[in-house]
Amino acid sequence: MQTDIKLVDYLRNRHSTPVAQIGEPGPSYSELESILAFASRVPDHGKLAPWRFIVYRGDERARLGEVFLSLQQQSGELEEAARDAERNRLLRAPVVVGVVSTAAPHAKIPEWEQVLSAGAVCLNMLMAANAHGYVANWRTEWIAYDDHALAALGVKQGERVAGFIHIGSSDFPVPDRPRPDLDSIVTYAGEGES
Ligand SMILES: Cc1cc2nc3c(=O)[nH]c(=O)nc-3n(C[C@H](O)[C@H](O)[C@H](O)COP(=O)(O)O)c2cc1C
Repeated sequence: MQTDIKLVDYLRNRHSTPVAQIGEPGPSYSELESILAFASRVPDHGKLAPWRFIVYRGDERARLGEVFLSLQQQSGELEEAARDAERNRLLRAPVVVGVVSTAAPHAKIPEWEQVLSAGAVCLNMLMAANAHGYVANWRTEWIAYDDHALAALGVKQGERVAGFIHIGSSDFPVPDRPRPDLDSIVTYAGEGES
């Protein structure tokens, strides 16, 4: 992905790449460390850093796919395509980063604001991946909501998955999707020049 884009042009056109279009190569270890560092520079009321990252890479992605498959087959044998979908769930990108919200009750900082900060991390990670020349996609899927899958993924009780950020490479020309019309989402309160 091109990285010498003016910020204003990048933001005007920013978009994700469908997971099906993401392939090798993924970021190197040092690039990934940089992406994670950039991603963690988000607004965070109280400086609690109420999120953490779990990086899924290499064979661990295939091992987890077998876990997802066995969990899904507990309620009946799946068709071959569905079996493949479970096995490949984390294999669709070279690297998948779980953004885990560790939001918890706090004397001063509302839990809701801690959760919002985790969402900011996810978007920032998409952009940080782009800044390093990689494409990315933010997914959750059933594994973000199943207690057994979460345990296998290393998510502790009381934590929640804000997203699984899939990072890799692609030349696919992503067609833009409909974007909300500003008139339908903006209310101006009061008069003013801006
Ligand atoms: C919290 C969250 C979870 C998502 N989970 C999924 C998912 O499980 N499956 C899916 O097809 N898209 C999911 N999406 C949508 C994809 O990220 C989609 O690519 C994205 O909305 C594209 O928008 P963009 O091009 O503006 O980045 C999710 C989005 C968010 C914000």
